[in-house]
Amino acid sequence: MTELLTAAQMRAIEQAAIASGEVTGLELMERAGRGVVEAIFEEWPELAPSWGPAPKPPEFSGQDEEGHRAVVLCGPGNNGGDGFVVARLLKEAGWAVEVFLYGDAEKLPPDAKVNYERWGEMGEVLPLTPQASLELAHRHIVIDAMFGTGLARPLSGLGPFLRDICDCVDAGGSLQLQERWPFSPPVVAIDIPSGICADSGRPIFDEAAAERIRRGSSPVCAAANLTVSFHARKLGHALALGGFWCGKVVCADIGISSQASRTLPRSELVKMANESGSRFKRNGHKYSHGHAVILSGSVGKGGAARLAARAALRVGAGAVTLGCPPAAVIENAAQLNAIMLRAVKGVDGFNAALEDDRINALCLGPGMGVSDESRGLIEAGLKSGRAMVLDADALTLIGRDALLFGMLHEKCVLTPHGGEFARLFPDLAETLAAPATTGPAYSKVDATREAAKRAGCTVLFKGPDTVIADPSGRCSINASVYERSAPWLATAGSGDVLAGFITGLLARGFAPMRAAETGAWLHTECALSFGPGLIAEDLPEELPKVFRALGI
Ligand SMILES: NC(=O)C1=CN([C@@H]2O[C@H](COP(=O)(O)OP(=O)(O)OC[C@H]3O[C@@H](n4cnc5c(N)ncnc54)[C@H](OP(=O)(O)O)[C@@H]3O)[C@@H](O)[C@H]2O)[C@@H](O)CC1
Ligand SMILES: [K+]
Repeated sequence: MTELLTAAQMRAIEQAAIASGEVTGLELMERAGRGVVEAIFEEWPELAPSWGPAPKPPEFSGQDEEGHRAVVLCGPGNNGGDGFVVARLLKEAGWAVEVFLYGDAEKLPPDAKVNYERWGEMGEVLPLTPQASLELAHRHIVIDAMFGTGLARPLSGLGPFLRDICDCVDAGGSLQLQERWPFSPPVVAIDIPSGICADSGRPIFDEAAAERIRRGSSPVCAAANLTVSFHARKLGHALALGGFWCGKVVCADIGISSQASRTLPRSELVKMANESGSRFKRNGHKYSHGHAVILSGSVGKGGAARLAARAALRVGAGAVTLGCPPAAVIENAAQLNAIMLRAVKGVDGFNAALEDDRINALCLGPGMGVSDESRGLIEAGLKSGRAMVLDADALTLIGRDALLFGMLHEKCVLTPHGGEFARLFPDLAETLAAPATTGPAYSKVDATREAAKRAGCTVLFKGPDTVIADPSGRCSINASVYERSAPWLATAGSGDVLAGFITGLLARGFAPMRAAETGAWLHTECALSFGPGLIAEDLPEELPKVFRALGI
């Protein structure tokens, strides 16, 4: 886990470093530019100076044919300033560099202006207007330094360039594949591809741009094969389709010290998981590791609850009981061994089961159905005050029923996917779905935080960019992107397993927010460990391997 920053947090860190005298803004820009160039040479070593002369484009005229060629597209802010630094450093490394500027050089902010002038001593700056000819097919690299964390509104007048950039990115960004000229060079975005909001991962566009998308013409933002950000990743690299637009993200160290760049690596997760002896199962009997109860649906509907129960047991709950309607006992008995089984006849039966005060965690919803009886069971569960995961059908019922919603308490964890979130919080979902016309845009983080505050409990809003928030505003993201991308996790029953992991961790004594964070992290980790071909049943079975790798 890595801490992700908003644009405002990054600006505050930068300002604090400058105010403390630690560094100047100009020095930071220099380090940022250097970081980009180093990242390019690391990603494509054949472009590094030590690799010797560049391949020559036979039909290319008007440029120094010996060197590598880059085009740098600079914008009107400090992102553009970084671009001028990159242009200078590449030129110093022997490259042929062409620089275009979108906007008025006179209005550049001070540090960007200094670097514009430094570049001006080495080469010219052409205006990035519709008449500009970028000749991308004759470059080795395209640098997108148009907009970064300061994007405030939709891009305009850049459509054809954005199309060319996206076409290059689609071509794969591998120099090895580019045996013949002309080719589609890799695109490197400075900080974030231009047009993407760094706080939300969403492209900023207006109705006119939306119409262009509908007509299938120019895109509304750039994309990249490699994105080089600074100090720490931003929310927009992980949320929404940020991972799709950014390609690969590397973070250049620009030498500012701040707590906000603190990371939460695996070792800390292990420490977290082992915080108390009882969680480590060093001692005690099964009930000292918690007892989780998971309610299943009626006959033929028990699969989801069984998956959740298996996951809760594997993640370490001492005991797991599956409670089902009497008619479903035979079906479940035929499937379960280590998981205990109890016939639960309606609300009274559930209340009777809850008299056992060793039961400390519940999971309601998977395969439960949306009957009145299910509603009663949820009400009984909430009244018991137990730590509790509410998933699937339970979320549908709570979304329909203000009374149930009002009974949610701080020991609850809601685990909605997009559709369930919209049923629970229709206004928040609508705001999130509306086109983002100004930056910073409303993000999944904003929506989940607001939802957790409103519900008074932890909310885990599922997706490839899972966001988890508690009512205090604490928030984290479990993004299955980049090196943690596991698209095969989108498989039937995977959500039930996640609910089970969280329930098991609640039973083991994890606080709701931490249970949700850890459950989500382990869920992705199991998927990564298993790999493609995964089905939901595989996830709990992969846990022992994941735990062993973590040293637990
Ligand atoms: N923070 C740090 O620690 C470090 C930051 N660094 C770098 O600085 C970058 C942030 O710089 P930044 O704040 O100047 O923002 P940036 O994205 O360049 O553009 C803002 C300009 O664009 C304008 N504008 C906005 N939208 C527009 C549109 N659609 N169409 C047209 N204009 C538009 C906006 O104008 P305004 O809204 O004021 O009218 C303003 O003039 C960051 O991403 C990183 O690369 C590094 O050097 C290392 C340390
Ligand atoms: K950019």
